[in-house]
Amino acid sequence: MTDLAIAASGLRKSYGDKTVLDGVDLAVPAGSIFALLGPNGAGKTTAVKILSTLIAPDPASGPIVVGGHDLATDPQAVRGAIGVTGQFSAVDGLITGEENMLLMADLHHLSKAEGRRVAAELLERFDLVEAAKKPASTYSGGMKRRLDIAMTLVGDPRIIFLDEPTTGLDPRSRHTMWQIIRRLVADGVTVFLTTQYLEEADELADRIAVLNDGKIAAEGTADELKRMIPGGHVRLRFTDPDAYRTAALALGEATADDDALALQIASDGSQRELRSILDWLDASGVQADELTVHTPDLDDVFFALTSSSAKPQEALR
Ligand SMILES: Nc1ncnc2c1ncn2[C@@H]1O[C@H](COP(=O)(O)OP(=O)(O)OP(=O)(O)O)[C@@H](O)[C@H]1O
Repeated sequence: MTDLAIAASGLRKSYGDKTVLDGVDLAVPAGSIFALLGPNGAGKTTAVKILSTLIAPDPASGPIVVGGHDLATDPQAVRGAIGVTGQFSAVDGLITGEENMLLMADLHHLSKAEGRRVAAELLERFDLVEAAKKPASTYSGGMKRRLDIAMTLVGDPRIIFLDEPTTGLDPRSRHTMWQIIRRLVADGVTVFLTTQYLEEADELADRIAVLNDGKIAAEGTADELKRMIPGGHVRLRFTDPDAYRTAALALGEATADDDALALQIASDGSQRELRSILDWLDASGVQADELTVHTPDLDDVFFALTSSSAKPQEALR
């Protein structure tokens, strides 16, 4: 059996009569990146808060084991094994980055010399040496997140919870954060990540669980999830309206988009299917100006699995 860093079954949490988590099972192998993906308000932060002992699950919840420790009977040991960063950042803006690090070292009862050594090493690793003597309130969003993770690492946790680590960051800072996360895992740390960004889960996670309406709607690798739903198609676009009409008439089963002069044909994108579409175009004597192949991506999975009927792209970017 694989060594699990986090194992929870039947995780439940309600606020009054609002059920936020309705029997969630989680199994996160040690040394992997696990992404809990879900729309706003799905309960991702609630799950992180429970797993990191910040709030208690409902009494009807099943057992939760984090870092080999039972969360109900030994929360102190769980706290010793984990680090948490995210929406409830520990960074104090009034003091410098270095002072934040030293404070963390004190909290972990490191000696003065050891604290200084660890702080200097982490500030260097997270590219914060130049900013170390400046108040953290002057840091950019990306620098604050880096400081937050650096502070978490002072305690050398084996499991790190990252609650929406890149929300609000620009693309460059987001990529830097992804590199940091990959490096953590390369060093043997387990990362439990929540995100609203499909691309982020696809990019980083070994396994992804999609949380919707308090339940896990699907779980697997990005590829497994993509295989679960249809959505692959070939799109033919025309500039000549006559060619478009001829093609639309002859290709009955295609979905027509009259405004864009485009036809969409369900397809798995295989060479065989592409060849038959090209053969058919040749035989009909029509010339498509553009042919694109769309294989299902996590967007398709997400929209197929979550209840929102429209594609709320704004909410996801
Ligand atoms: N202390 C609380 N009291 C009442 N309701 C709460 C409380 N904390 C969270 N909720 C509700 O629980 C639901 C899930 O919240 P949660 O913050 O876990 O979602 P999320 O998936 O992290 O969303 P987001 O991506 O917006 O951060 C929301 O509807 C929220 O309003």
